[in-house]
Amino acid sequence: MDRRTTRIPQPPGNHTLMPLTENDLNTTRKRKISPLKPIPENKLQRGTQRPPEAPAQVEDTWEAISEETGWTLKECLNHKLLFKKRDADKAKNQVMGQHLRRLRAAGRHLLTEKERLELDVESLQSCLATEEAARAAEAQDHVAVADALQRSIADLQERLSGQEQQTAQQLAGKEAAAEELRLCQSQVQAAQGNAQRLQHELACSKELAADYQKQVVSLTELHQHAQKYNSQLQEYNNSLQGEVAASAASLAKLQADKNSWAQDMAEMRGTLTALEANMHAAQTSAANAEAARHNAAGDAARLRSELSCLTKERDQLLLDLAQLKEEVARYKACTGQTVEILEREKELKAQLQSQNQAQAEVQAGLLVELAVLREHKALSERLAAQQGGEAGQLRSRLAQVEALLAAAEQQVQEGERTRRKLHNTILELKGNIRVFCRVRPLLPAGSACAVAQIQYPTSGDLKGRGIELQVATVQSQQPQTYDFAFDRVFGCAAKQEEVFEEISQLVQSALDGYKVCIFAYGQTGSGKTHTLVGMLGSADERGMIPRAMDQVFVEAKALESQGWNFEMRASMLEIYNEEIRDLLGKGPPASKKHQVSHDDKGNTSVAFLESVDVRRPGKVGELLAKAMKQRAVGATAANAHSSRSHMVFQLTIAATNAATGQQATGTLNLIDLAGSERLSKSQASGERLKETQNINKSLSALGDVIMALAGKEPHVPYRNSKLTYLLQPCLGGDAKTLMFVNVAPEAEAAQESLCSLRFAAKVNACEIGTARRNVK
Ligand SMILES: Nc1ncnc2c1ncn2[C@@H]1O[C@H](COP(=O)(O)OP(=O)(O)OP(=O)(O)O)[C@@H](O)[C@H]1O
Repeated sequence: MDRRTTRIPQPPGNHTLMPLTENDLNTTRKRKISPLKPIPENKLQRGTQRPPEAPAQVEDTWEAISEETGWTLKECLNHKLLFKKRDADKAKNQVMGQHLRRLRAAGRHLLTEKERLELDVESLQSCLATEEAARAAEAQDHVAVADALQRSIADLQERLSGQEQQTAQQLAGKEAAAEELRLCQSQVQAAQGNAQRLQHELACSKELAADYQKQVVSLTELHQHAQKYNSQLQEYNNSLQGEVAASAASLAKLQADKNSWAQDMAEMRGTLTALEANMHAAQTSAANAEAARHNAAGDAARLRSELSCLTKERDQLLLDLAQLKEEVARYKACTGQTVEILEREKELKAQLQSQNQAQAEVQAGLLVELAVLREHKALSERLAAQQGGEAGQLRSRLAQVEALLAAAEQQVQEGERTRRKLHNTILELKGNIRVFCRVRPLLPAGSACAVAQIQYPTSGDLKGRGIELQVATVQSQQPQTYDFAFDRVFGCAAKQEEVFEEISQLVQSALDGYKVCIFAYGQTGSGKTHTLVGMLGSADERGMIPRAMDQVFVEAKALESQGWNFEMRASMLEIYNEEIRDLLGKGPPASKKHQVSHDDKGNTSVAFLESVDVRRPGKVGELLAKAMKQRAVGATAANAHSSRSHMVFQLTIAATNAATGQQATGTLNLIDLAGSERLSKSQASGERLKETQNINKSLSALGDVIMALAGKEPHVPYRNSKLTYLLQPCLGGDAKTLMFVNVAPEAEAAQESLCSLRFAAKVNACEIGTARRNVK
């Protein structure tokens, strides 16, 4: 309850009692009065002696007394009655009576005041009690509210900590992703190194394997020849051995025949000898018998019979002999024939033996040869087996290497995919228009012209990203410093290679099916053409366009192994005085009307624009050289060969994967803008003036488009210039866009550099949406 609204109960009575205020009391202090001395006891006693009872009268109110005397209560109470000796008692009594009246009034007033105050105190106490109760209730409410608040705070804290955790997790995730990216990159590098090493090893192994294969083939051929020769020899040997065996068998048979015949002859000779002996014995006995006949008469018959018997026997024997003779003759004839045969056989045998011997010699030679060949064959076989084993080992190693290579390639592909994903995420997180600043060196190097004070932060977050430019002002002697930060700042010592490394990821995106737009902005002579085109003949000084083309070729070649096939066409045009000219056309650049049109899929076409197949490396160099010859250049105050037009190099990459059926169409636009320059500074006149005006008009139209995009305005004035209309799909959020802001280091160019850097800072703050990949 509000204390100020507490009603204080009024004391009873017909008048309103006002509480004594500090003001009342202070009135006393303000007045100059002498301090009241206390009234001595004896005087008071004397003074309090009641005068005779006066008739009842209306008692004075303190207000009346106060009005009458002008005293405050305190003054009244402290009032000292002063009497002179000569004052009469009556007068004294009167004065005292008056004062008593006043004191009574004051006492009553004080009593009422006291009562009122007591009442006040009571009412205040009751108020206090109610208020306390209300307070307690309020406090309880507050406690409840506080509890609720505590709970919601706890809840919020919990959510906060949850969000903090989430943020921490996201940060950790981001860091992990960055770490993973780094890891992936190092893995990719390692895997690429590995893959290269393995490819080298594979190539060596393949060569070795091919050599071994050749050796194996030649040895196998040799082996086959040897086997064939061997089998032929064996066949010949077999036939010879067969012949030898047949000859030996026939010889053995002849020998056996001869032996049996010799045996038969010996037996016959024995029988003949026995028969001859018998015959001789018979003849002897016949002679003996004849003698006996002569000698013995009696025995003549017996002897005769014996004789006839013997004659018979002799006849028989003679018959037998004749037969035997016949047989011997026959045998003789036969034996003679056999001998002849035998002789012949012997001769034959001798021949055969000599032949056999010769054959045996040949055979021995052949056997030696065979043994040698066998040894050779065994050696070859061992070698072949060894080589076969080695070839097997090589084959398995080859298979391992191929598997490793495949795994490495897969890893590389996966790493590549992760890298692309992370890269795209990073680009998307960064916003789509990124800005790189490049400061060119002094020209010619080391020349004596004054150098603008350009500093680059060497530590902290802005290292590699910050640039500080000091510009002299007319008003003060102290130059003014302007700080800028971009996605990357390249000092005057930066090489083309270093610059290209930073944009190579973007070039890769064109192969992945994105529209990529890289343009160079800056004052005349600040190094735009040098950055994008460079010196075509020099390997080190080649600009972003030839380097981008090299990368596209290399990557496309690498992707061919994954089934991708690329079609690449390039066109080059310039916008000169708001007119499009074909820099690769057959006729003069301004011979045709080139109308720009966009279809609803964001594809741009320029009528009658020559587009050239650039799948042959080196073709782009020729095209660039041709285009640079055709391009409109002229001498300006800042550059003897100033480009007076915007040059657009466009590469369209149509990728198809026969294996997966995927299709992607990417575009890489590299734009060398004409130099920005203030008219007052360019000192241009005539045709140069018109060029400068057109250049400035289109550059300011580009600025307007970027500002409208940055401000997310409903209308973006693309149609205000040919340049912005041509680049509409690239600027309008579909593409990944990068701007180089080129800066000249000379002190006299500081003001122009400041303008360029300011423009670039606005562009850097511009988010144009998420790039879209054109993939089917
Ligand atoms: N980084 C660099 N290193 C060495 N020389 C450079 C560098 N940048 C520019 N130059 C030289 O500076 C001169 C002017 O450069 P360039 O023609 O590229 O400027 P520009 O911005 O294209 O000029 P304009 O807009 O007038 O065409 C050239 O001679 C070029 O070789």
